[in-house]
Amino acid sequence: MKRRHALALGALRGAIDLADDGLIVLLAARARLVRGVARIKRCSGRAAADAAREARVQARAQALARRLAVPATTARGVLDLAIADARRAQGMSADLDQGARQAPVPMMLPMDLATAASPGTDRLLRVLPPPARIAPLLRLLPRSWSRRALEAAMARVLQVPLREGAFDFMRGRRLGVEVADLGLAWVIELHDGHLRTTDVPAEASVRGSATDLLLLASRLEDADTLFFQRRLVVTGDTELGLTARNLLDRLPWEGVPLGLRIALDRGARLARAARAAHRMEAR
Ligand SMILES: O=C(O)C(=O)C[C@]1(C(=O)O)C=C[C@@H](O)C=C1
Repeated sequence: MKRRHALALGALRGAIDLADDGLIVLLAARARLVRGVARIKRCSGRAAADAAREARVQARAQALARRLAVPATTARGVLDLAIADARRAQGMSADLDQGARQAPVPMMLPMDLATAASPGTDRLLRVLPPPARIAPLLRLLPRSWSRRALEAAMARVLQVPLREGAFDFMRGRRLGVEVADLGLAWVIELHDGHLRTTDVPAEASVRGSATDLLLLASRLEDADTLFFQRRLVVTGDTELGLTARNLLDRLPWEGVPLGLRIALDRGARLARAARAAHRMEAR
């Protein structure tokens, strides 16, 4: 085999290993969530089996599989195995057709998880993989996806300040943004009134963790506090870095569309609660 082919094969197989790790991590997370559901059902005197819920789980998986061109039988087979595990863990037969029909258990929404604070909730939050564990999976995605997602997010969130010229100081300058724990970094420049990513090296960079950047974007933490506690760090050209930092503090939050503000707020609260749960576990 040519050296070039051997290298490509090794790299692709390494990436497949990571995808397989992702599958197993997600199965472990699912099993832990099922243990939480089982406890709630036990405490509230509900039957363990829920055929209607199983049918909904399979229907959702089929819809997603269709969108992602995963064969329907593969998606069904994987979910059959996961549900069989969940049933066994709750003392039911793994045979999927033996569950008694009953009313479904109300689902816990992420926002409930983020605001509730019981020890049970903590356990549920800990099953959310920490950013450092998601980072290897993110690295598998084409870089153009994250660039496009960031450009679209900036255009939407910063629509008003961009229109009002708050970013004019960026004209001809390049600012880096690094999400340290996700291993993501972009360089941004102002182009025709829009913020765009570029491959040219940054003159100054703002670095923080995914959770802290989300807390900043959602206004649950202010830039001053984050910089003071060194949870956000500016490197490179001091003047550009400080201007960016001051701008972060003054951004007109009211200009962000309400729906997006709510989504950011919920996401940030969930990320903060999950981080706190992980830290408790690490102690
Ligand atoms: O949602 C529940 O109640 C579960 O116990 C989880 C689960 C599943 O694996 O999705 C497993 C068994 C039930 O019959 C329904 C669904």
